[in-house]
Amino acid sequence: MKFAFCTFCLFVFLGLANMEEEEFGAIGNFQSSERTLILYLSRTNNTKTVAEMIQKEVGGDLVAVELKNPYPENYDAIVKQVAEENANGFLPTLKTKLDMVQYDTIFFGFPTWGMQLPPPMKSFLNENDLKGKTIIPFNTNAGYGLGSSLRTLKELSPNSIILDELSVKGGVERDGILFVIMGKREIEVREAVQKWLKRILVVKD
Ligand SMILES: Cc1cc2nc3c(=O)[nH]c(=O)nc-3n(C[C@H](O)[C@H](O)[C@H](O)COP(=O)(O)O)c2cc1C
Repeated sequence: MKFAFCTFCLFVFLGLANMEEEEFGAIGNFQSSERTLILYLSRTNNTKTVAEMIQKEVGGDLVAVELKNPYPENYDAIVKQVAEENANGFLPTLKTKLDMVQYDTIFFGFPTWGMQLPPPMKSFLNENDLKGKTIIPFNTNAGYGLGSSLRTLKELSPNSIILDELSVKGGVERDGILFVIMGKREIEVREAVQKWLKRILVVKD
């Protein structure tokens, strides 16, 4: 009798464990992957914070995009420089060099700059062949959205699989509001990140 009861318990336990694995299977696969890169550009740490939240959920390597010649600290000066670069199609040289052969999933994080994909992220796509890889965009902005950045990402990565993006409101540097993803906002953004990851990684099309 004692034996029969324990065997029953074991079956119940195994059944529950299996259900849990099925529910979170896809995220589980990502967690164990060493082939995931979380790449981000961030000036005032909002996009960086979202990148760190993603890494906490899925693992992978966290890498900041850095320039050989950094942008000016002054807001008006960077806005002017970025506007000129966008107008001329200038691609700044990156200090960040990666061997992309080791990755097959790239979380691709950037702030909206001048309603476009920031020039350093265009440089990255220009320098690296992401053919056959999965790109997962994420973004922070001052409340005006992504502008043309996703269209540009698609144009510059024609042979990649691009999943649905996450875009959240970050700082408004123009008004002196820099880092905001803390306290209550940090909780809100973390929930948005978790919900988005479940949607894009668990649900198969
Ligand atoms: C040069 C520059 C241009 C920007 N242009 C826009 C814009 O066009 N639309 C927008 O919503 N936010 C714009 N922003 C605000 C940033 O997207 C926003 O503050 C973002 O959260 C910053 O991310 P970070 O903290 O990771 O640098 C701009 C910021 C900078 C520095």
